[in-house]
Amino acid sequence: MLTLATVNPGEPEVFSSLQGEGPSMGRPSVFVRLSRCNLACRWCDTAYTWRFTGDNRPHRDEVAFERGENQIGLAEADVAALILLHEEDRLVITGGEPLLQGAALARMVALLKVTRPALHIEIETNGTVAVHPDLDPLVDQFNVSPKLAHSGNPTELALVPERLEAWARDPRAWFKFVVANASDLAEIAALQERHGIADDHLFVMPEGTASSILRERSRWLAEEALERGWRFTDRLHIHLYGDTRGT
Ligand SMILES: Nc1nc2[nH]cc(C(=O)O)c2c(=O)[nH]1
Ligand code: SF4
Ligand SMILES: [Mg+2]
Repeated sequence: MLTLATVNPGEPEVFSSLQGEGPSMGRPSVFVRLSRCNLACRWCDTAYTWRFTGDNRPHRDEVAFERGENQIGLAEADVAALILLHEEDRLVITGGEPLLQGAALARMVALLKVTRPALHIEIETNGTVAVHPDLDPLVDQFNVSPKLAHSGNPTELALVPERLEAWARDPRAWFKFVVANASDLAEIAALQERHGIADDHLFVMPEGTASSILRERSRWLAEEALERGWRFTDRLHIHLYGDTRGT
């Protein structure tokens, strides 16, 4: 069983779109969004995957979501079948934090590979959860997005040193840091130094769910990236579709 997010009540969030962020930005992909997260970022743009009624952890929108309307449990074979209705040769598994469901994900991806052995598997993760051993060999790419102090999470939950070191050594992993303020940059530089993250595998991305905010932050963030030898990624899907589910 996998717990997915929904686009509308009862409708699992499986969709085709251009990958909007990171090293694969612009690539046509099929996406599946899993529900649940082990963190609680103040600016999370998918709070409907975790901030259910009764969860009072701080969020800038202060919204709470009905679990029954925003989650759906499906058998691995049913999720695989939904994904196979889409023709893209790349799958992006996102959330929430998808690695919380590693064992079930491994079974689902194994089913996909029977029909489409060449399907490229990309996972978006907050970088705190070890990859289930059955899932690990099936994954081509990890987009790892460690959460900085401005996310509001306790550091000991958000930054797990042995996990960060493992990602830094894994050539399949690309770091993608969400940046809201110039003060975030020193924190990123310290993490890069401590864990040995290669410049080529380090992306900075503006925080924002509106085109205007992304543009404003991109102006200074792109300059900083250039100066520091880091990579920059925009959030293409926000410019194209706004902050909407299933895009
Ligand atoms: N088009 C598109 N690209 C994305 N890349 C990462 C996403 C995410 O929500 O994790 C995402 C998303 O939601 N949509
Ligand atoms: S780790 Fe990602 S899904 Fe989880 S709360 Fe933070 S931004 Fe949202
Ligand atoms: Mg997103």
